Amino acid sequence: MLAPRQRPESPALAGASVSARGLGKSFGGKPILTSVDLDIAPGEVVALLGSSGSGKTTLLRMIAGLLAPSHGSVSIGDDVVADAGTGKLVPPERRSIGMVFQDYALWPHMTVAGNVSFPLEMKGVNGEERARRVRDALDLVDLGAFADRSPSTLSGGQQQRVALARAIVSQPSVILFDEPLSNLDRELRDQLVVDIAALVRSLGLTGVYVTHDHGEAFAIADRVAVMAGGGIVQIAPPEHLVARPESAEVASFLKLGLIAPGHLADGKVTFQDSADVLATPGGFNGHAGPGDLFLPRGALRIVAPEAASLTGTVVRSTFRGEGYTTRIQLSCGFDVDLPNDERLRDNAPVGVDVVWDRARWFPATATSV
Ligand SMILES: Nc1ncnc2c1ncn2[C@@H]1O[C@H](COP(=O)(O)OP(=O)(O)OP(=O)(O)O)[C@@H](O)[C@H]1O
Repeated sequence: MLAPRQRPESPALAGASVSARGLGKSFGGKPILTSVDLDIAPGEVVALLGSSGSGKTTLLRMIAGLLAPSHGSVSIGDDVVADAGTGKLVPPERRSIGMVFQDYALWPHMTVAGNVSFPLEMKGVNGEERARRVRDALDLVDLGAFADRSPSTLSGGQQQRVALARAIVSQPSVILFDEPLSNLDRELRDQLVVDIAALVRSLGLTGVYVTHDHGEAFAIADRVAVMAGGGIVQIAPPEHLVARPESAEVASFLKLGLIAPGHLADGKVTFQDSADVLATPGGFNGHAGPGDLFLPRGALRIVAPEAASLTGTVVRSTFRGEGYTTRIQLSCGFDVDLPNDERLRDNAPVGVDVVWDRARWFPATATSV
């Protein structure tokens, strides 16, 4: 457990704003990121969430100064730290950032304290001051008693906490995380992400947190930026993102419910490969044409087939400790996983009731994830 119980005695620990303007990156002429605009407020934590290859790490590395942008600029506080137009590129060590990587990147030949001390040595901080700040940083991650140990004698979670202490010891304004918990098991991740969030907030740091795990992103971030197709497709607080995804792709990436491509006309949805016609009570305000029907999981309930908007058969019911998750193959051609209280027989006919005022229709123009 981390212990954000005391702040190191320094006035410097306060977050700075981070912004990107028209930021792009190409590798070998192939655009990976195209024109990203992003504004992060001082002390705000933003998670970059997206599937593998969506450019999360590339964006983070441009904020860090480990990569030069092909287009656009990055600012930290009032300083432009990278500008493709002018060729300006401030190196990472002059950006007031701390970084935590997936693989911890600790030096095995140094003690825990030696690892945490290293950035201060590079900055020429004197011995006494350095020792005090290393102690403070290790106390903050609850590893004060491990200062003289070798990193190789620590667990993965402890090693990542050493990396976290090393990232904050220089009293940065911004802390950058690149999938820091990916090598840890689920239970430890769930705990550590909460602890990291508490520590980053208690220090007032601005944070950028790369992950492909939406649970982790939701736990740590004030806002989550969903990345796809070379940019940010939606950025919003986690609760808002779940309640109001702006495209079928975001809803699908976040696994928010049933997303069924179809065609809407006169308030009725038809589906490819199915004779089903689904009448929608509100008609989605007269929209017509191809698109995606989005039915959030919370708007769907398993009922008797006779009483239902949708019908289907049970693929399987799986016990999940607090109840069952039942996969249903709908007659309109799509599968959906829904919670229920009892094990349902494989192949049993079921109905699915829809709370229509929570249903959405996304016309087929949205960006692809
Ligand atoms: N130095 C490089 N040279 C060439 N291509 C690169 C380089 N770095 C990244 N890429 C490519 O850019 C794309 C985006 O990579 P990036 O690491 O930013 O994605 P990501 O969203 O962080 O993915 P992951 O979750 O797998 O780490 C990928 O297709 C990757 O192969």
